[in-house]
Amino acid sequence: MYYYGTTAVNDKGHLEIGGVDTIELVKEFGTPVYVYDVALIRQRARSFREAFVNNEVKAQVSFASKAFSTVAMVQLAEEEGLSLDVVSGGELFTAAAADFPMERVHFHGNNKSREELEMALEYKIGYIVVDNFYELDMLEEICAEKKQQMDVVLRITPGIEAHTHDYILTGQEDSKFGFGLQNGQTEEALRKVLQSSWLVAAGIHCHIGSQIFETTGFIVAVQKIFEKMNEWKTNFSFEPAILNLGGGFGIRYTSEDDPKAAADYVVEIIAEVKKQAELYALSVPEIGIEPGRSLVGDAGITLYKIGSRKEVPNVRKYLAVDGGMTDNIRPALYQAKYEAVLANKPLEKPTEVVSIAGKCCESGDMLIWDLPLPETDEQDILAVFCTGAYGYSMANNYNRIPRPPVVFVENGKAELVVKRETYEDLVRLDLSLNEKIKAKHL
Ligand SMILES: Cc1ncc(COP(=O)(O)O)c(C=O)c1O
Ligand SMILES: N[C@@H](CCCC[NH3+])C(=O)O
Repeated sequence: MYYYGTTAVNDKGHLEIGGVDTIELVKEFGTPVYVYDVALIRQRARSFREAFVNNEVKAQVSFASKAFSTVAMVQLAEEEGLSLDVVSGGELFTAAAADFPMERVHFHGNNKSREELEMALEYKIGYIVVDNFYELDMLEEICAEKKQQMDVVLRITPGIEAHTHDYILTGQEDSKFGFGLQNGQTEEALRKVLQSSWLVAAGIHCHIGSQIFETTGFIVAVQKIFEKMNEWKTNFSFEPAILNLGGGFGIRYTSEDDPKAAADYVVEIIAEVKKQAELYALSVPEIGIEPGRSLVGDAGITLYKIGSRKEVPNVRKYLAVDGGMTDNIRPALYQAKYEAVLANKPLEKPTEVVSIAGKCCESGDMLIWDLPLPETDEQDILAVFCTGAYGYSMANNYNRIPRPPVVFVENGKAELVVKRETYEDLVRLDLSLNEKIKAKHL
């Protein structure tokens, strides 16, 4: 078993996290339940921020809230001095609901609506990461209507496609996001912003992918951007004050993954930015990064109750849990792999290999293939590690399954931060509700 953050085995032989016995958590909050190791999130946030402080560069470390957007997490990000990346009106509203300082909010998205842009202006957020010409024109129009200026960062695609465990230089920019850096779109967008009375050209943004282990992709992106920055200085007398390099730093899901320490990626990126700035005699911009997964991914575990068992003789043993693709769609969507143990006996020797199935009416609803486990019975609780990023945030109600609650644990204390969804919550928006049910349950 790999010990993430504060996970440990206590004197009862149970898995504990944040100093709290996971079996006690199950008694109190039921299953499935997402549990977050707050100390580990804080540690990650601090190490990212320290990397910039130690290297004496101005920076903003933004939590990419898409990885886990809840009021409690946004408040934790604020406590740790992070900025916030949002990609929808819903995430922006969550930031507002958490009282997050709006000047540290950055708004992303490839199809922001007029209403969402108006909301961003109303909240006076830090900057909008403009993704395309449609948005640029609409934002210009709205700012003119409201007679309000807005800082704009242009999202560019540098011509690098990064993949899990790998990166490839494509040279072409086939992505739904951003302005092409190589095909003249970025210059055209930049010209528009520089001519605008309402939009203020604050910087450049690029995000090369997610769950990346190599720094090479980031380094090449920095080099390509600086090459262009040099041209922009000559052609437009423009030097971006902000260079946001997005997120994407990989984490360990299973023993197959071997990431660097989160902050080590940053140290290499900073070094390259400084090197390029010197090479072209440009100023070192404020560097932005937007870690999502690497801030919260390995801080989360999901606890499930073991249920039915099915054996296909000489083929496979299926063990079903009381959740699945509704609370963790990543295995079904990306063939993502996870490790897990029995929370009530994590150190017991495995005696069989089982495949963990979810409870949805879908053959693809599998959480883990071929997991070595000890003999299980009904009382057993399965703890799946590393579910902190894109688990809760991608949870859904397929088969009308309510979403699990979220519990934060720290220093021996557990706090329920998101309630379990109920059946009533699920039908509340249905307008043709049976009056009897309404009277009885809602
Ligand atoms: C623009 C942008 N920033 C940040 C992130 C966060 O990525 P990750 O969770 O891989 O750090 C993403 C998602 O990949 C993104 O699209
Ligand atoms: N949701 C994805 C990552 C998407 C990143 C967002 N740009 C995941 O679970 O890995």
